[in-house]
Amino acid sequence: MATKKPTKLVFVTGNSNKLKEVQTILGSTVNLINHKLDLAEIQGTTQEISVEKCRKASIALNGPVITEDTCLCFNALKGLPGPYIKWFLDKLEHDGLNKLLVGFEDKSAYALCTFAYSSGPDSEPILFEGRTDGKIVPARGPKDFGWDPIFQPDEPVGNDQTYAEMLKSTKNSISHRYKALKKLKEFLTSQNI
Ligand SMILES: O=c1[nH]c(=O)c2ncn([C@@H]3O[C@H](COP(=O)(O)OP(=O)(O)OP(=O)(O)O)[C@@H](O)[C@H]3O)c2[nH]1
Ligand SMILES: [Mg+2]
Repeated sequence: MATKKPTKLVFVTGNSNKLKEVQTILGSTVNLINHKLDLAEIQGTTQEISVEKCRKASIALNGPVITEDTCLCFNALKGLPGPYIKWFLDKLEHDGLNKLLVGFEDKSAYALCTFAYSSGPDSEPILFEGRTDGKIVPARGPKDFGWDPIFQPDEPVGNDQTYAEMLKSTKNSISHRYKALKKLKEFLTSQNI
């Protein structure tokens, strides 16, 4: 019996840490090809930003693509910084992000990952979301990926480590990105892509 060839997927992202995690989570079932493009992102809801990002990527490459958009949402701030976390992190750094919550008892937050798949420039992108709840804490652990040191997820049960302190394999088994990719994978399988 012939075995199915790995699905070829073009992932358009300028973020090498994202790429590494996606490669690890998807493993050998997918032949992931990175196209490094830092796409201009619109303002709006996560869904609007994700659809536009994917549409732009698909037009730029004139073919099927996936893109990903990540939010870090503070509940006390009604979901902000949300999709604007990149710019908040850049200017405020870990300490400043903690300070945003000084006046609030509620330090809860969630990481939200949205993958978008488009089969071509004329197709409407389809979204796949994954969410992991947790809280914002003073930075702990290696500082090699974004806000990982200040986000302590509620999973696995009883967890007391930040994303940065966890084994990569643990993060990749409970993360916002893992959950979104699980849905994307199910979709690709169901469509025979
Ligand atoms: O600690 C982290 N753990 C994560 O799991 C994670 N995923 C994303 N990020 C950061 O959050 C912002 C999202 O912005 P973003 O989705 O627009 O990404 P980006 O612009 O870097 O890449 P892309 O848009 O080209 O794909 C950027 O600052 C990313 O570095 C993370 N930080
Ligand atoms: Mg971006």
